Order: sequence, then structure tokens, then C-alpha cells
Amino acid sequence: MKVLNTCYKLGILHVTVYAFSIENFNRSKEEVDTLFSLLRDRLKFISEKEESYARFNSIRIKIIGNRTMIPSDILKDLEDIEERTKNVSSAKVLNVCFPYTSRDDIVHSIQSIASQVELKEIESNEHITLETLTNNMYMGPNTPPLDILIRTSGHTRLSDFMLWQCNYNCMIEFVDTLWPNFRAWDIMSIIMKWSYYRTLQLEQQRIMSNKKTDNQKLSTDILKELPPHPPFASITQH
Ligand SMILES: CC(C)=CCC/C(C)=C/CC/C(C)=C/COP(=O)(O)OP(=O)(O)O
Repeated sequence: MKVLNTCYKLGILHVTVYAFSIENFNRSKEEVDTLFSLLRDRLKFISEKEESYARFNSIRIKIIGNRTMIPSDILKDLEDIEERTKNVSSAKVLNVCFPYTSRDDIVHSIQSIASQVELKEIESNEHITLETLTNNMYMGPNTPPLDILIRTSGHTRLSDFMLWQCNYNCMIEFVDTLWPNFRAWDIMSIIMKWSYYRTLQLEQQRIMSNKKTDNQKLSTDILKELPPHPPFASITQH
């Protein structure tokens, strides 16, 4: 909640967490059963304690992923939370990926498009476009672009998370911190870093559009005009 609140306070209204991957079903039955029973307890707690629920009340919670894989009692509780938070007045969204993998998301998107049109129309290719694929992902249409993807725990792999959404400008940040130790400051330092690089990028674009000189001179000019490296860079390098 602290990380989430920091994001919302800094104006990041869409936050997505990878709660459980489809691959996680391959862990031992004992581990999967334990995780699901933890989830059952937690869901019961959220539903029973109005006070706890109220903390979530201004946040729209969406379940992103393959619902056919969720046990029916858990799915019912999750959809109940989705329903109760669907019309919240604020624009804050928490996407919970459960159970999810990007490749399943992409297959689901294509299947969803195929179910909407005749097979012979699909053959003409006009229905499979960047836009239709994006709009039919589990996140649904009108989802803002992904700006920052953070992988905790020191692993430098994405474990099949948001591959489609990692577009040209997305910053991917790998941190050594384990998720239970991840604090508001960790998210703040990453956002400051992103904000610096984004400013840099926009500044480069501005300078490029203002200058009509040769490329060699252009890169020297840009270097001279850019702001100095931020003091917080050393903090993000553990
Ligand atoms: C109550 C509840 C549902 C708890 C879920 C806890 C849990 C298993 C979280 C996993 C989160 C996740 C999908 C991490 C991806 O990396 P990974 O470590 O799974 O990927 P890897 O296989 O690439 O290491």
C-alpha cells in the first residue's frame, strides 16, 4: 500500500503488479496450494473488514489474466472486488496480473479478434493490426502506455511480463531488492531517474527539431546543451 500510495501521490495513476504467472502453476503442488490458501484468507479479510476495504475504495482494482485458470471460489471474490471498485470516482487503477503471461495475453488478444470477425475477413489481415491487438489485450482499450517496468529480486529477466506493452520508450529497471523489502523510496528514486531520462529525451527532440546542421556537429551540440547527470543516479545503483 505504501508503494502504491507513493505512485498515486506522484501522479502515476495506473499501477500493475505481477501477482502470479501461469508458469507459477508449475511450482510444487504444496507451494501453489499454500499461496492460494493465503489468497483465500486475504480475500476473506478484505470482504469482511469494511475498514480495510475502505482503504482500497478510491482505487479501481482490475484482474488481468486468464480467468479460466482461477479456482471458482477465488474468482468469485476477485470479481466481487472488481465490481465494487469499478465506478470509483478517482482515476487510480491497480491492475493485478493473476494468472498471467504476456504470451498468453497475445494469444488471447488474437483469439478475441478472431471471435469478433468472420474467418475470411481475418485472412485479409486488416483486422490484425497494432491497434486491434493492443485493444484486445487483457488490459482492454484506452490503457496508457507503459512508462516504467520494474523487475525486483536481482533477476535480469522479465518472466514473460508485459512484453507487448514494453514499447519503444518504456524504461526497464532491474533492482536487487526483494519485493517485500521494496519501499516508497525505491519507487521514488526510479521515478526520478525515469523523469530525468524523459526530460533528456524531450530535450534531444527539441534540439534536433531546432537544428538543421550535419549529424556530427549535432551530437556535439546536444551534449553541450544537456543538463548534468542527476545526483540520485548513484542511489539506484546498489
Ligand atoms: C498469494 C499469492 C497469489 C502470492 C503469489 C506469490 C508469487 C508466486 C509471486 C510471483 C510473482 C511473479 C509472477 C514473479 C515472476 O517471477 P518468477 O519468480 O515467478 O519467475 P521465474 O520463474 O522467471 O523466476
